Amino acid sequence: MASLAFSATGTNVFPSYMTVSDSPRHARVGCTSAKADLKKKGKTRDLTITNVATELRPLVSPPAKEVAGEGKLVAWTSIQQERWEGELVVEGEIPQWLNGTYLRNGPGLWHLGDYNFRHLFDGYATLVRLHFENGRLVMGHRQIESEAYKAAKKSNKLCYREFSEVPKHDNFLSYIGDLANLFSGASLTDNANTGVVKLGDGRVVCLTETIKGSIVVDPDTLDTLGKFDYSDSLGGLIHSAHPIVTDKEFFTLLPDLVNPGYLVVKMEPGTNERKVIGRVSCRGGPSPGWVHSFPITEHYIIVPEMPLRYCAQNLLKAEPTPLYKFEWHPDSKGFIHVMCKASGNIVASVEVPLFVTFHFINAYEEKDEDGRVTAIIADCCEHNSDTTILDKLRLENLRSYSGDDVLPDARVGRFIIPFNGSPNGKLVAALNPDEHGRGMDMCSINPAFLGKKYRYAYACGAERPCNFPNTLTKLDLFEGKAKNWYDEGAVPSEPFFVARPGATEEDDGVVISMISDKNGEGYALILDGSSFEEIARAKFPYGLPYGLHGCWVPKK
Ligand SMILES: CC(=O)/C=C/C=C(C)/C=C/C1=C(C)CCCC1(C)C
Ligand SMILES: CC(/C=C/C=O)=C\C=C\C=O
Ligand SMILES: [Fe+2]
Repeated sequence: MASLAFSATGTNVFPSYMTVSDSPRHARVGCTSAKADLKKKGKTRDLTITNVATELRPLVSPPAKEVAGEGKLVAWTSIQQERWEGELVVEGEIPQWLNGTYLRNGPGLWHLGDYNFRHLFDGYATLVRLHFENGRLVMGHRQIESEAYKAAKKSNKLCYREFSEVPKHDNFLSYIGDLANLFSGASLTDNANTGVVKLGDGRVVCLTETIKGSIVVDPDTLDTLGKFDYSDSLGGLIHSAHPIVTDKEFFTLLPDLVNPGYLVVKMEPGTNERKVIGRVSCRGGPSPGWVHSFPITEHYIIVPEMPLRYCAQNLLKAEPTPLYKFEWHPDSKGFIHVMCKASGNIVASVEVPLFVTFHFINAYEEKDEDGRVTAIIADCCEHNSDTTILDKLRLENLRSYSGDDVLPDARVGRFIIPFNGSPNGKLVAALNPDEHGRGMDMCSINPAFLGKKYRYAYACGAERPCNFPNTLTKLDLFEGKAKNWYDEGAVPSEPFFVARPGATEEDDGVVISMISDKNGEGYALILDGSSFEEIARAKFPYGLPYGLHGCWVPKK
């Protein structure tokens, strides 16, 4: 199957095909037949074919109903083909200063032959690239060649344990073997489908929650370069899907399921060696809380202990439980621990109200007039301590939207962690959740404000009724106001903020998102970070599946 990018006649200022496809990786597709193809679909009227499709290796053929089709939202359907690259026609104007690449990772292939995966988080990783240069935009996407993906493609069956999927066993012996492999980590997936980060030394790594699922990619070609091997002997099988990464720092948390707690580690740019800063022992039981992400401040690492905890029994089960590998333990309570980056000492550890979050937004230190830290403020996308959001992210639920308002409420949960020895912290809403339709997830901030007092965050909110966050929202946390962008029936991905070089205002920059629209199509959207108005969009050759998290790789 071939596919094309196209441009509206009259607005296209680019050559008739793009040199991005000149390498042997790309095979040109005859324009005549491709044009004829489009003509059949009634699309050639005002379109000029400008780009070429890449060489296509066949995907495991999906059942018709789950393949991205025309005419309806394709956010929850598998990617149409393994890879594509081409220049897009831009409507509006991309700022000339925006030079670099936005990479977005996410689970984009949710079936093997006739077998459909259950959960959004199970899909094989699809990496999408938006390369901006002098107002022009080249898009590419490609599957990450993890061992899990390659094995599934080769044998047409699931070979590794994914978020909710477990390989089927032919007999009892192979079941026992799989359990042994679970403890060694051999049967865990390396499907790096959650996020992508640029390390301080320039390497680009795709990540998931299994440590073995750390995969180095080339941001220009999207080639899978190989496994990121941690050279230390810390061991462990899982880590936070979202390390904190800056040009100088890399921090992450390694949950300890045997002796419930978290190792807090850092890794210097240019090395593969994680070094222990300190350890947090859990205050509740029976195991550590799920830690998908965590925040830092200038001097501290904030370790959340969520009452939604890893569950060893559920890990062993072949069939998914309502909360997958986790269990809700309200009796075990929720805690926030604060560790000093420099010494590894725990400087505060407070009980907080029950909470459920995937994503922390940011954190900062509150100081008195003498500059002494009096409290830590830590903000997250908080699901009103309701775990049902995990079930809402099952593909069956995402695909069967009936028009009812079924997305559970969420808010910007603000933890206030006092430094006065008090045993309790507070959890409040940082702004009235009605400002963003009581939907809240997939956040970003201006990275220059990481760990510092900040005013703005960008996230997905809700225009109800809906079954998934369907707006882009700019949150003003000083004023308690939100400004929302909405395209009826569309699903936008994470709004990602890129600051204008030399900017002095926090919101001086652009916000990039990728939209799956109600007609089965998709486009890249660029909003002004300050006004939150659209400044440009560029249509994709076909709609892309929903994606999770991205990073910015500035032009060298
Ligand atoms: C996509 C996303 O946000 C989360 C992905 C999480 C994954 C793949 C978790 C995998 C796991 C296993 C395969 C077994 C061990 C527990 C756990 C880390 C949940
Ligand atoms: C997409 C999502 C939650 C949406 C809820 O409103 C969570 C994604 C988590 C992993 O990155
Ligand atoms: Fe995430």
